[in-house]
Amino acid sequence: MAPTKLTGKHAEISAFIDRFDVFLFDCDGVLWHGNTLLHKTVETLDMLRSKGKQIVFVTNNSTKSRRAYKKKLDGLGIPAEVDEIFCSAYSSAVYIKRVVKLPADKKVYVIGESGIEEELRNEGVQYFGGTDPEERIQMQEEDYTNFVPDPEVGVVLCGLDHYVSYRKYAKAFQYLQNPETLFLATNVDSTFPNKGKLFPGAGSISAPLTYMTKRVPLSLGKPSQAMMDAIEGKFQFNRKRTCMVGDRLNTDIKFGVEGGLGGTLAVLTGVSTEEEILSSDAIAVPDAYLDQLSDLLG
Ligand SMILES: O=C(O)[C@H](O)[C@H](O)COP(=O)(O)O
Repeated sequence: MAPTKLTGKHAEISAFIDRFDVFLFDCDGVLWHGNTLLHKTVETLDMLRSKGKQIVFVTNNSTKSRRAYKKKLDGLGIPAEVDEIFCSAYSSAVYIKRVVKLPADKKVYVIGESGIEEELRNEGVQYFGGTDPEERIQMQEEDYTNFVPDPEVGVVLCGLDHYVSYRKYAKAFQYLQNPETLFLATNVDSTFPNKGKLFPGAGSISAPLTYMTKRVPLSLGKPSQAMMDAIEGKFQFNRKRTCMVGDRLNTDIKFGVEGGLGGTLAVLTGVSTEEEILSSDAIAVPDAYLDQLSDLLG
């Protein structure tokens, strides 16, 4: 069925909101662009909370831990508890610790930033790479000569990394030659919306590894249902009374549709366009869409 555009009529918006008790909110492209809040984000979230709705922040952005997200949300005037935040760095760390059960003598090689490192530390998982400045230095002759694959590497985990380097790729490539080394990605978004433009996303960081190793990472961010199950495990919500709000069809909306949620709501302030949402071959179709989140204020 074609999605309905909610245009701000009070009765229509109220009826939509009343269908749900829980709203899962994507962040980049829905609530903010970088560090800039989108129009009336705080007022819209306050309105939902005043109606007794539960809000959970579900982001694929792995550069921050849940604690760092809380700080960001607080700084932007959005009160939130750490437990109300699900980021792909957290879901990856939990997966490695509790699903893979990575043995204590094995470690994770990280292509990514401090969010991943902090969540791995919280789960007691050993790691290296990540934000280590040595990882950004150009490869020298001796690095090629002396490279010895580390048998303790059990996982290569790749997320958004603004400092990705040839050295990191070279090391990950060598570790992934071992078929027993797991290849995981926090998420595989091809692009990242910021300031009304698109930039390379985490999936564009892991793509060269797929090209060079012919291996495809298991992604632990949206639309992976491992993330949905983890959120449900924590909040015990009724999926039919839950709505996923997001800007991207192939992550957020697909996540909600495949998770069997009662509803999905797309906004046009991020990656997917109205044309893509209405296209007959849309990868996932939301129930409704809005020009911007604050249209929920009616
Ligand atoms: O490439 C990425 O990591 C993502 O584009 C980005 O961080 C998405 O974050 P979200 O829209 O899920 O908040």
